[in-house]
Amino acid sequence: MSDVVICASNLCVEVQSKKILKHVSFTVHRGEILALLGGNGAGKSTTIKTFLGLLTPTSGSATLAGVNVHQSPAIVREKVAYLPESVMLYGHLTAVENIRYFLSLSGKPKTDADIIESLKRVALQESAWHTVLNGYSKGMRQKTAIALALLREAPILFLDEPTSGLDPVAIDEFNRLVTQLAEQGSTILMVTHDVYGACHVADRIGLLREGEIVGMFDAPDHGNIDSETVHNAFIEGVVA
Ligand SMILES: Nc1ncnc2c1ncn2[C@@H]1O[C@H](COP(=O)(O)OP(=O)(O)OP(=O)(O)O)[C@@H](O)[C@H]1O
Repeated sequence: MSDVVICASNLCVEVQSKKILKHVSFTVHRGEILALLGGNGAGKSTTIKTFLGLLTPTSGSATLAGVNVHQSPAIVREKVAYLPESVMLYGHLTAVENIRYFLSLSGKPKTDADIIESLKRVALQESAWHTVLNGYSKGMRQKTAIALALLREAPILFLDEPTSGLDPVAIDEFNRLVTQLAEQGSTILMVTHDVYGACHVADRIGLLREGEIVGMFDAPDHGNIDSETVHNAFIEGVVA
């Protein structure tokens, strides 16, 4: 299909002779949010690392917009914004300074007015724009990282456990923002072990267990997947 943006095709990954991903296949279409849900050690981070080109598959392929990331690694820098579980920004710089610095590194400088516009869009409170990040909460750091991702205009977002450690208000704000980004055409792959968060925000959920996709769930009205069904499958090993 022409609007497939992220595609894992029979992806197998081994680390130190251990099979971590076993024939993982999924697609994410433009404007869609796919959550890969799995317990500790299921292979969630390995999937993201493979798509970032940090791990090489033993077989199968990982493609972004039809381009194999291991054959043409530049595609990752061009198209992807990645939010790791712990956002890596400089604590001694302000939000504006951090963003200005990282945009200059990526060769896509923006004006301070653009940066402020983006911080407004992610609803980072004005009092924090020129405050060093050392005093920030996790939610505030995350908003700064998302503002940076927006300014990089990356059409693909990878989110690793994006809501872990956030309070319910911050989770709600985060989910709303991610939904908005998808509605505007971003394609989003998130990995998480939060059943209810995934059901709330994702269009589809892939259940990952011991390196295999063992279930795929979706909802006709998007972002409203039946959490009890997914919870039962997660806990009891019931495959949809
Ligand atoms: N560098 C490595 N060397 C050996 N085994 C590894 C390595 N990296 C990951 N693994 C193993 O691969 C499996 C999947 O790890 P991965 O980090 O992808 O899981 P995860 O689903 O992200 O888990 P978590 O929720 O705990 O972060 C685990 O069993 C882990 O022990």
